[in-house]
Amino acid sequence: MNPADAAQRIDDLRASIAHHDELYYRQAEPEITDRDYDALKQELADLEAEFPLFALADSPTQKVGDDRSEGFQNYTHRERMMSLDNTYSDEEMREFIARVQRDLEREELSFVVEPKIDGLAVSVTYEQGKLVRAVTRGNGVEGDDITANARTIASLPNELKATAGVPVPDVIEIRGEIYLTLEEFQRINGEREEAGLQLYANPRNLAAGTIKQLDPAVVAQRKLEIVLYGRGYTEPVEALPATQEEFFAWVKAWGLPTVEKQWIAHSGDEVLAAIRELDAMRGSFAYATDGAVVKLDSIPLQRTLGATSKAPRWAMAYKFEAERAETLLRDITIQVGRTGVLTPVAELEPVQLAGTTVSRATLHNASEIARKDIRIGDTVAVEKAGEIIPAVIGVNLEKRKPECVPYAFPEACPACGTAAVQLEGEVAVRCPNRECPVQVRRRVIHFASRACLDIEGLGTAMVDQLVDKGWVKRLPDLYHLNRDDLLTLGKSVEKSTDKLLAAIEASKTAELWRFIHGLGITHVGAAAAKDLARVFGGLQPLADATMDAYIREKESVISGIGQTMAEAIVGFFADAYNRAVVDDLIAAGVQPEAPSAGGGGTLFAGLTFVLTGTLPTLTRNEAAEMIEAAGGKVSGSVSKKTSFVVAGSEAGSKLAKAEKLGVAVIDEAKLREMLAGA
Ligand SMILES: NC(=O)c1ccc[n+]([C@@H]2O[C@H](COP(=O)([O-])OP(=O)(O)OC[C@H]3O[C@@H](n4cnc5c(N)ncnc54)[C@H](O)[C@@H]3O)[C@@H](O)[C@H]2O)c1
Ligand SMILES: [Zn+2]
Repeated sequence: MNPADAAQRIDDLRASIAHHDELYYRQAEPEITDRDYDALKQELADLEAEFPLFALADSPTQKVGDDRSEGFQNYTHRERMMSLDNTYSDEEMREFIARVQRDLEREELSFVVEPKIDGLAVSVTYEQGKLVRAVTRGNGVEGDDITANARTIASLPNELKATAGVPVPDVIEIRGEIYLTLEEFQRINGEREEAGLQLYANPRNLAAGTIKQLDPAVVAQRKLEIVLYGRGYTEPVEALPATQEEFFAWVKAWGLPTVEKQWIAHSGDEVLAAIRELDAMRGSFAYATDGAVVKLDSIPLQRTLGATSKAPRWAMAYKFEAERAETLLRDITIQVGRTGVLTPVAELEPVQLAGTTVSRATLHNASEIARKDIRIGDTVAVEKAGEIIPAVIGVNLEKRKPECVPYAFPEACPACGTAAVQLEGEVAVRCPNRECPVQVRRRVIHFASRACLDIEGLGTAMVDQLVDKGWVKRLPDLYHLNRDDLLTLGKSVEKSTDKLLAAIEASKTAELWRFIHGLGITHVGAAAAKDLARVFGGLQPLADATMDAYIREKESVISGIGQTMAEAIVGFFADAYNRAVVDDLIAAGVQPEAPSAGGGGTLFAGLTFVLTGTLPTLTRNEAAEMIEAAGGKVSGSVSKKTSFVVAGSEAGSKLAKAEKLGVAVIDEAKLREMLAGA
């Protein structure tokens, strides 16, 4: 390549990498696979090496990708957070081992091999053993302060445990990854699919999108997890062990969640053998892994080697290829969801991928198909990373047959023939017919499921029959089933029919949260349903509540319910059809059992509290629950009627307002004292 072409290509590569960085780090919605992204970076690094004249200090090859986003305070790490150099090849891994041996002029060195967690990098600071701050990697120098959100992570302890032989340093930055389990990922994506929202491609992107939510209440509804494995600034520095292996034991002793296993290796061969072993077992880990990290074990020797502007010289990531295969796209079928969303599914010529046979893959929505120009009869590339749902990532155009025509998304619902609609601002296309049999079936199955009303005998097969016969068109119909009708159903015997009717009857007095969950309101899972039951105490008050009951001056009034969810709830009941369903359920004799008011406490009866800032040990949710359990109210905004403002660190305008209005301001310790009845 001549220098002029190289300069042009380097420019193009830098622009394209910047574009993908923005999508990946800030929006958590990458357009290309990691493999393709890494290839762009490799090409740029190679060109910069060949044409050093065009190498720049601020080239993406020299910097840590920046994840900082709007709405968060920046916080400067006491010690920089680095990225890792990476490779996909055995040969380069051997070269790395050899280079470290050469640079240190020693052959007998120990390396540790660890899982590379595919989450979101975070630094958690403990001072005097107490959790004080959580910050994203940002640009490596400063990141977003996500302390309030990190406090919703149940597995992240507020305090480090001190044990014999493992001192707790005065100050330590501990590095790790925030992630979502596959199960939680599927649950949330399922809800998004029902709501017609864009799906997240993998748990990493969803975890990244979640931690950057400005509303900790929304974060708390998704069960984020954390795993910690590295160290940053430590004081006093003597309070650290001499090896990475020992540090791993310390992290465990402090009571922090860490990686399942570490391997010790002494040569390139041993390192590669450990990587193979890790690859074979990583499917059983709770988090997704995208490779292995190989680190020099000795911490003093790590210091000797130091770091480049971007990554330590003593570590190297080995990335696993996501498994990919080509196969024929035989057909595109359309699935109808509970809320009528029409989801296209790829029907594939079965193909072996990551140890399983894949014959179906999600195509997400009509615009995804159009963007990738996927046509029936095409040869498509299917990718499956770990346990993740297989996805069609592109078309092999060289194999496109001339008779393949662009895919036309159906204009009518395949289940009932109603013309499909696309609501403004939504990617999804829906069947608007409330009595569409597939939607009804799904709604009733959800309502009767274990997680909702738990009606025994109302499984999929029974629901199918009830819907097919036309006996159940809406949820209230369940409470008007006719015994004689039921007895006409082929296999049904008297005994099971009576049992089913009794189970349906008994469900009328189930706990309130089960009904709320069973209605299938977008975003409202079991946890949120419990919050709503506690606050509203009945179906009618819940249906009547306005936005004001949830949000005042942009702040959530109810712990656990944020702006998005509140809008979904109010929107649901504003719909005449849904409203009639609720009215008819009540008319049919549904009388849910309300939770005892305010958790039974009276200590705080008549008192209103406002929470602001970060409390030292409690999350805002926990504090709100304790206040409500004692009979108090928690409000989102300060007024003259506020009894107390509970302020933590970095309390902002609410504290100022409290001081202006002369409202009493207390801290967490005082709140606990009051709760203890002192
Ligand atoms: N698809 C896209 O558009 C796109 C865009 C940007 C970045 N990316 C992906 O992100 C990668 C670059 O991101 P990166 O700089 O975060 O690097 P990286 O993810 O390749 O590796 C560095 C990170 O690994 C993490 N890590 C996980 N387990 C670890 C362990 N046991 N020990 C030490 N660190 C561990 C750390 O957070 C560290 O910051 C690229 O390789 C690419 O795959 C993709
Ligand atoms: Zn339909």
